[in-house]
Amino acid sequence: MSQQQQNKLKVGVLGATGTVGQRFILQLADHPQFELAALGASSSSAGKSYSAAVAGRWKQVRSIPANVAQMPVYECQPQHFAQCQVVFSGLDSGPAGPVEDAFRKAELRVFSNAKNYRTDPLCPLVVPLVNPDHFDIIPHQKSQVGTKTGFIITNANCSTTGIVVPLKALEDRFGPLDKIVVQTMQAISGAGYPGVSSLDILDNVVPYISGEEEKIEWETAKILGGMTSDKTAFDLHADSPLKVSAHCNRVPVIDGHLETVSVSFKRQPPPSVEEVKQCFREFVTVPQQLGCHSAPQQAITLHEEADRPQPKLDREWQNGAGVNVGRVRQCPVFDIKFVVLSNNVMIGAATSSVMNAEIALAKGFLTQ
Ligand SMILES: NC(=O)C1=CN([C@@H]2O[C@H](COP(=O)(O)OP(=O)(O)OC[C@H]3O[C@@H](n4cnc5c(N)ncnc54)[C@H](OP(=O)(O)O)[C@@H]3O)[C@@H](O)[C@H]2O)C=CC1
Ligand SMILES: N[C@@H](CC(=O)OP(=O)(O)O)C(=O)O
Repeated sequence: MSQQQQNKLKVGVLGATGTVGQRFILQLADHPQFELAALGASSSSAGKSYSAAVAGRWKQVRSIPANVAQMPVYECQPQHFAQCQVVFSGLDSGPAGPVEDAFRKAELRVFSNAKNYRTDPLCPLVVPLVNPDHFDIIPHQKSQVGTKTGFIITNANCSTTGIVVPLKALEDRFGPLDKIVVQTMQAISGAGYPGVSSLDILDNVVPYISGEEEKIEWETAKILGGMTSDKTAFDLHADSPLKVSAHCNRVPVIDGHLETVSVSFKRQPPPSVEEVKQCFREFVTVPQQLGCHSAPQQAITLHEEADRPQPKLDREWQNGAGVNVGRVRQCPVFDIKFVVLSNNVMIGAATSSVMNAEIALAKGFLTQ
């Protein structure tokens, strides 16, 4: 075994067979800091090799990595992951709550995509391009749940993730926002596999996604808010409460959530369109500064063409690790409006978890 392999942290994936799980496999099969050591899924997949478990439902353009195809799939129980220091969870939200807690209690560090712990006052809800400073609650989480190394870090809903990146850039430069209205056009991969029936989505738009609007409206405040000075709680943007209104729609696109956003600022007069564009172009994030492997070169790619970004053309840019913003213009009702495109299965899911773990490693949270 090479020195580089010996130094890698051993990681596992829970929900390894699903839409998000497959993205984890592709990102972790050849990662410079993490070595894929164990895979878990439901009892219907457990006991099979990975390639047998995903037969007929591997939906990626790339083939199953050769070093993963014959790995065994286990039930999601900590004893099968004893050699791992970290697990990434792409679990369905049904089992995710108790399973992720069991892994935390077994002293594993859990990076979860599921919604279950996002509202937990001890768990950071971290979009890596926005609020990795929220990791600072981890020592308090461990002391409260009684673990030495085990903790849970969650990433956000995929639609929340797309909007908070430009909103963070705006708040950092121009001070607090006041009102935010967002309309989403969400890809079908957001609903997992097999997900939305073809008869429901082809030739159609479905103007409802259960629970989604409430998640965007609540998660935005936790992510853009700060922490108390003793690093034991999140302030949920309490000094300047955000008013967020979301309308969520499912559209017949495979990957990539497009969202139209209108914002107003506390500060009046508001910044000009040119100042906002400049702010987006210049936004630099923590994973970029730390040189994280999965970080995008450019956190926000600003498009000047009148008809961009578009899911089909822009979702794979930078391997889906940044967000694309376009059509920045004045809003006659609010102050500024623009369009955001984010890759829901990459920065909206697996890439966020992996980038969070890379930041946590760089900041020493995976070796304490
Ligand atoms: N898709 C997206 O864009 C995003 C998804 N998320 C969240 O990520 C998570 C995964 O989503 P997605 O990949 O789309 O979902 P899928 O339905 O595609 O995959 C679900 C995974 O969970 C496993 N699973 C289901 N039930 C159990 C169980 N009882 N015990 C153990 N494993 C189980 C499945 O295993 P098996 O194959 O064996 O059934 C599968 O690996 C969800 O919580 C979702 O809300 C978050 C952001 C974006
Ligand atoms: N609900 C999102 C995906 C998702 O799973 O969200 P969450 O992780 O918040 O449950 C979508 O349908 O596009």
